[in-house]
Amino acid sequence: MTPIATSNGAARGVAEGRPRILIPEKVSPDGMAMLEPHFDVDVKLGMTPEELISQIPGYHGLIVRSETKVTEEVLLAGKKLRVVARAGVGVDNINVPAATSRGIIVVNSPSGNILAAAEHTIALLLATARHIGRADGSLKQGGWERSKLVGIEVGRKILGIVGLGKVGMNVARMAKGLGMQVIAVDPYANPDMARQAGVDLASNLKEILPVVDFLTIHTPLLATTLDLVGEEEFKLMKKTARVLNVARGGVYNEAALVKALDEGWIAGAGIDVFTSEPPKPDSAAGQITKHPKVVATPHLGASTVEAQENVSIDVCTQVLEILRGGLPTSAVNAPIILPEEYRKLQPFVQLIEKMGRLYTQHFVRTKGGLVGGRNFELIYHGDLAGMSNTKPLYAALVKGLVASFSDSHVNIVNAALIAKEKGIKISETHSHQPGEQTYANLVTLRAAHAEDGSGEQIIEGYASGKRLYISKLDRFNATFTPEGTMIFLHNYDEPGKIGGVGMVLGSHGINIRFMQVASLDEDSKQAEADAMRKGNEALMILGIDRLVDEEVMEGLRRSEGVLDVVLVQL
Ligand SMILES: NC(=O)c1ccc[n+]([C@@H]2O[C@H](COP(=O)([O-])OP(=O)(O)OC[C@H]3O[C@@H](n4cnc5c(N)ncnc54)[C@H](O)[C@@H]3O)[C@@H](O)[C@H]2O)c1
Ligand SMILES: O=C(O)[C@H](O)COP(=O)(O)O
Repeated sequence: MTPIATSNGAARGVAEGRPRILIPEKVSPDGMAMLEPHFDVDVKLGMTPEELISQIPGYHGLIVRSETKVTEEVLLAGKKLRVVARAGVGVDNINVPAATSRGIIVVNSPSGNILAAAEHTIALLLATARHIGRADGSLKQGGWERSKLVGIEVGRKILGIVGLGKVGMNVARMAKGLGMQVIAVDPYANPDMARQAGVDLASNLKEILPVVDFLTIHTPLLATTLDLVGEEEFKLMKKTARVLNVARGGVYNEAALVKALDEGWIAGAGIDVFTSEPPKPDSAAGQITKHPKVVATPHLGASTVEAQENVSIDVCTQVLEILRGGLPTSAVNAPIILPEEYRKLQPFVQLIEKMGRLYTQHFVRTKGGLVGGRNFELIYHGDLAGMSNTKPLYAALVKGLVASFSDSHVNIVNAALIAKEKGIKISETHSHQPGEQTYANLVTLRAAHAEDGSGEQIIEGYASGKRLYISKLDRFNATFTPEGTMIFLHNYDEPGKIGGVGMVLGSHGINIRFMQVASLDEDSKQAEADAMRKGNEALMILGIDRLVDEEVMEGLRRSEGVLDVVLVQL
């Protein structure tokens, strides 16, 4: 990857005249006032994509919100572009990989509009409870429909929150202030922070759907959160329940939401975001905006004077810093390490990021392990133990741990802040055991409950040149390269197991790239023998050529002697 931010950023600064900044959306003037003494700032609203492509070649910086699509075509045309700044949280409207490959740094404001989004969620919660949208509309049409608009109180009602992150946690606190009971689903949340906020953590979505009076989702839009709530989930809810979306269009399946409202599976919805914005009239999103049971707003979650001041000042400060050759505070695509460290540390940065991803996807699924509120220990062996600067390795672990459930963009500048935000505690140990029998440059990742250190989970790995290997996963000794799509099948070590698994996968046309059977480590074998348990456990590790659906996973889980099956993407 082309290093973006260099320590001698000035060399990549802007050679000719005053740099020029283009702002094609409404951004608060407070931040712009910081830029105008140093740069030529042009605000050009309402441009078409073609007009943006024709204008961008003359600019060094571009500041957008969520409406401007910063496509690869725009970035290719931006011959002088050094920075694209998102005055907000979500960067789904920016082709970040294309920016990275062209050495253009992307920054955002991860926290500037969080309170605004939380308050808008509460506004929609109350509006759906008291039919505010229909009441206002009918009055404006000359009506006086008091008997048809009897609402419900929210006090003592149950609010379900999916995603207890920055926005979700603020919504929880506000709802508690309204006298609501709050239950949340977030496998990565920090249990201590939830408990302190009076929020009960549930283990999965289907557990809370039948009991909540209101449901609100505050997750990023990821492959794992797209269509999180569909017809099956809506049918589980109370007919009096209301749903809210101030996160991203698509976390509720929009066609299913229209059907749930039409069929009376739920009573109402408060929706601020849509899969296409503005919604096309004949789309499901368009039907939602017109539905009588919906209170809809045009992506206003961050549209307050205060939030826009916050995000504008935040990103303009970073633009100023970058164009002066400095490093930003909230870079979306800055490298974990700077060029000079690249050669030596890069293999271990990649290895430890993979270990973090493997932990989150494997242990959270099999052991109900949490990320927030756990103590992680990174133990460096061999030559690594002598490294003084291990900040890139710390940042790589934070990035790997959060990558599966958040769109936070971790880099060496913000890693410690994001870890604190997620309640992730990481200690680093340099192991200088004399004569230690270990792979050169071995890394051990231990995770345990923060309170009592119980429930320890271990992953070990090492790098050989540019090749990365995992050498231990939980209680099993294994040597495999952590890459691509993988299945981990925990089973009793009996004859015919391999054939059975091959049959299930083969019958679904899934090609096995490699397979390995990992055995228990010596301590665990002894424990099995002491416990006189039948048959040793084993861990079958398969690399496959593509993602598999739930039907295949269930087929594997139903195989004789299988204890658990996990699908992982690394
Ligand atoms: N409508 C608006 O104007 C507006 C304003 C601000 C933020 N947002 C959006 O709100 C969303 C949340 O923002 P944030 O800053 O709170 O993000 P965040 O990263 O702080 O929190 C997201 C939370 O979701 C959790 N999560 C991820 N996948 C999950 C899953 N499958 N099940 C349960 N929990 C899961 C994560 O663990 C994390 O705690 C983002 O999409 C952001 O773009 C919208
Ligand atoms: O991701 C965000 O910050 C919000 O969706 C706000 O988007 P906006 O800047 O277009 O209001």
